[in-house]
Amino acid sequence: MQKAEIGIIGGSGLYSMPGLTNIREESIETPFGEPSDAFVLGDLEGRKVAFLARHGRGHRLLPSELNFRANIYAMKVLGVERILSVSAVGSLKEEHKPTDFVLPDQFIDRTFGRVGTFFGDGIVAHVGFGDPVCGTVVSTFAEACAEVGVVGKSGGTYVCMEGPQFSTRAESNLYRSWGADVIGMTNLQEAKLAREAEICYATMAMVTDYDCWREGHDDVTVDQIVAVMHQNAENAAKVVKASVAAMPVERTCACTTAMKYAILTDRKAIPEKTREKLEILLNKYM
Ligand SMILES: CSC[C@H]1O[C@H](OP(=O)(O)O)[C@H](O)[C@@H]1O
Ligand SMILES: Nc1ncnc2[nH]cnc12
Repeated sequence: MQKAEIGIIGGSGLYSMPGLTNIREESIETPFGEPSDAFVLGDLEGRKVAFLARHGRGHRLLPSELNFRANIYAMKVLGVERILSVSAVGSLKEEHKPTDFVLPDQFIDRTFGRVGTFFGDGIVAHVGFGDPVCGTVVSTFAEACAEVGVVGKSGGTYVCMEGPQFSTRAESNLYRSWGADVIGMTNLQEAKLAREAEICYATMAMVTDYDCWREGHDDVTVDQIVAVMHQNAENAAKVVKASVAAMPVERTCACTTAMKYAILTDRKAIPEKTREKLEILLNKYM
């Protein structure tokens, strides 16, 4: 039974979802280990949603410690078809000001050694990732920003860095020279895994700082990020709520069949254990 159709992953500063009714909690074990926290299930704007605090409630997990596979797998177990990710990001361009929302449509990977696939252990798959986020979710986010009356910019490149330290000035300037828009530490692996799980995914990136590249301006600090998040938390929750309300029920995007031609391995050669582990993701292609 589908327990939730829309998943919300709350990042730094968003550890619960205001406005949820009929709330209950569910802890989910996965073949990939434990998710960041228990899922908070409930109704929002008449839709069934599942909320997960990415770093755990109390912000206990470093970006490098996040079990992205368990988080996305558990969303699939709940029946989630679309994930709305909410994240704090640094701005790499003058025009993206603290409190603006950016809706990235591209990523650059600056992480090291993170696991960003469900595959391996006897099964090989290569999924398309040229358009790493779902266009329907991005446009729903953009319309929700307009409805709420906040700046919400569609498109842009999110640099996903390893952290936990913030960037050096040389790195920050390098990413600027690449034309990137925002920087964070968490969203790329989520987007990859959601694609492999055929779950639509997009990020509402809340600009909290100018990282460390801007001359005559203080370098980013955590208290600066937290202060902007507090200032913006109400708007973030409003945009998420309006997005949930407006999200189309049916899915017609390419995310729904992303894995159709992705699996290379001869089905007969897939080890039984691996097949069992991935059944929920792949049963329609087995
Ligand atoms: C709070 S400072 C850096 C921290 O904030 C962002 O987290 P999230 O994406 O979960 O909002 C960034 O990626 C870092 O993990
Ligand atoms: N400047 C920054 N760098 C990396 N992650 C961030 N999250 C918020 N601001 C950030």
